[in-house]
Amino acid sequence: MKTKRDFPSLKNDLILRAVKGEEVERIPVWVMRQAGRYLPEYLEVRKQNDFFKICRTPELACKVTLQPIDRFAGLLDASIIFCDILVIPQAMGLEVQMVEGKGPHFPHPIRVVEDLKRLKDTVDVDKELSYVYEAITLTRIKLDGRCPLFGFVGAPWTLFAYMIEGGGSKTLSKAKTWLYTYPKESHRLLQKTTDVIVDFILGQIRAGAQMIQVFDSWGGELTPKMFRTFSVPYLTQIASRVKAAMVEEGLQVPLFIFAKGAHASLDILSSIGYDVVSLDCTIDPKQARIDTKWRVTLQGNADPNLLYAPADVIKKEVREMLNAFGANNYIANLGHGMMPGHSPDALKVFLEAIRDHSSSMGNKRKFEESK
Ligand SMILES: Cc1c2[nH]c(c1CCC(=O)O)Cc1[nH]c(c(CCC(=O)O)c1C)Cc1[nH]c(c(CCC(=O)O)c1C)Cc1[nH]c(c(C)c1CCC(=O)O)C2
Repeated sequence: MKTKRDFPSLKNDLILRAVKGEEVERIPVWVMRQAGRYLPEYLEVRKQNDFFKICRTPELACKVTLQPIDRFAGLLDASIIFCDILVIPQAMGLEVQMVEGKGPHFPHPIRVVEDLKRLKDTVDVDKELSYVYEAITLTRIKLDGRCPLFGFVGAPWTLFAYMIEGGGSKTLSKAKTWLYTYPKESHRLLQKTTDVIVDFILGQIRAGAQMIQVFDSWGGELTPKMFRTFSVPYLTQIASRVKAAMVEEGLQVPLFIFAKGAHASLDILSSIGYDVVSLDCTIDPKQARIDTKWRVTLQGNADPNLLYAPADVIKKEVREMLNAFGANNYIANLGHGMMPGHSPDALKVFLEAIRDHSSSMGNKRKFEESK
């Protein structure tokens, strides 16, 4: 195990304070996929490099991670390490390519039970994914305390679905067929993936990640019962194992869960050990507060398509979103990632609107009491 390092001290800890429910002078904000194809400076790097080459080269991953932090100086309250959720299936032995205009593609996905044998028996996570740790450590140094750094992972169910579908899918029929037909083998694969995820999260934390987000991007594709059977137990296990290890090592890093579309399970998601529940844009903020009972900090949830609207509409929607969530226990974000067609200027309008409106909101405790 690596020893704890001395990194530059944090000059902006708004998001960490919001997670703890402390009062903040303004609402913190970051956006998913804040480094990506909507940024001309990212496309420039991407022209010369394959997607996974950027992930695997710490200097390039660090450079791209810092692009939005430099461009939107003072407006973003968190950075997120440039990587992908699919580095875990790669570490487990599956090939993954990023196909231009199509997204991720597994040339040899898991199709039949026999295919499970193609996965490695044991995965040396710290060796296979050391490039992510190096990128995190380098980025912590280069950030120079401007804002905290997220590490992240894909959730077991979402990674399971990718490994079986072999890429994106509208129906997830293949992955769901597995759950119905081979529940025992499905649980075995979910457990194996969970073990890798736990090691990978801890490795990222030891390397310098100050927050961790777990992406269950396909959580909402399951029936609530199947989500409780095939996702929640593993998400719970991840939080409890990571937290137990952190206690042992004297580390304290908040855990965020983003289970896109899993509205029916917000109550559960707010009671399985995560500090923050991240919301997509199809849930009403006040309903989310009711469902999660102020047990967690909420993050989200503007429609990414709002960034295609005129500036005055963006500002109005931001004001309404912030008022609905309230100033406390809240981190502003989009309900999903930045899209390639977005303009960086529209994101700037969104970020400035959050800064301006939240600075004028005052530190009212919880929105019900502020009325
Ligand atoms: C499902 C998922 C993936 N990857 C990720 C998720 C969970 C979040 C979500 O639900 O969107 C997570 C992810 N992927 C990427 C990040 C980087 C950090 C960030 O800035 O947020 C993060 C956090 C970079 C990326 N990951 C990807 C890109 C674009 C690839 C490119 O440069 O060609 C980036 C910047 C590719 C990717 N990677 C994945 C898909 C489906 C795609 C294609 C997306 C598309 O075409 O819009 C898998």
